Amino acid sequence: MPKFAANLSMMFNERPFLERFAAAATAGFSAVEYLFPYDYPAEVVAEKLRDAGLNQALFNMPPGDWAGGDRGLASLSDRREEFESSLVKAIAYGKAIGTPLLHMMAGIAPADDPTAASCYVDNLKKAADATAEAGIGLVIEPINKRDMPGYFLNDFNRAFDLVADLDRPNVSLQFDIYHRQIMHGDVITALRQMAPRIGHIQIAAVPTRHEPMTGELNDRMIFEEIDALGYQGYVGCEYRPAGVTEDGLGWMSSI
Ligand SMILES: O=C(O)[C@@H](O)C(=O)CO
Ligand SMILES: [Mg+2]
Repeated sequence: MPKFAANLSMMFNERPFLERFAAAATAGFSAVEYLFPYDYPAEVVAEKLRDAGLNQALFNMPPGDWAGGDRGLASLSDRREEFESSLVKAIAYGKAIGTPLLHMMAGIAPADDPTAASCYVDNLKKAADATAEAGIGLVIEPINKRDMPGYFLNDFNRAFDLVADLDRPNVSLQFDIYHRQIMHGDVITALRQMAPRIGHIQIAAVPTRHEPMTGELNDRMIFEEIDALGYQGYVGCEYRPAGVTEDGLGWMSSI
């Protein structure tokens, strides 16, 4: 069975963010991930993680103005300076909290715009260099158009090629099974094909984005495949619980 990380942006939302660490540990998780820690001082987040005895799996670089509609900055050619500051901030938080991985979000830009594409590649290289120097891994994640309309990185093959072309030891693909199924299907074949470049995996039921084992995919078979591929990282439970988080955790003991 893979190692699971609770996603604290979606799970344990019955309590404030900083209280979710202890709740995840009490529920039996050994690791957590979340979108953004930046509303809190890094030392406070690090302390919550440490006090709960948890490992950090991943978090995202600052996305720009999320409430205003930003979904990352990497492909936005008129915001290169802001991207660079966001990289500095992410690495400072990454070192303080001790994350092994940072997710660089692409932003809202036409996927076929050459200016956005060259800006994205420039920023990917910058982020690859800076995170490598800090001893942190960098991941990129294709996201489906239904959940995130207009997102630049909306194709798994494109994301895989970007990672393969860059070919840096610290840069890999974030393979979110929920997005893969909505965008392309063929989950197991893609896991096998992309395995050497996968740095992080996430899971949720399709189409509800609720608990695994409740959707249209055979999640047990997928977990067996992840083990068979020798994947050593965490599988992030990036799902919205259908009810109270703890009440929905039975899927984990059922596999
Ligand atoms: O799948 C997702 O939505 C997340 O992994 C993410 O990082 C951006 O929302
Ligand atoms: Mg995801």
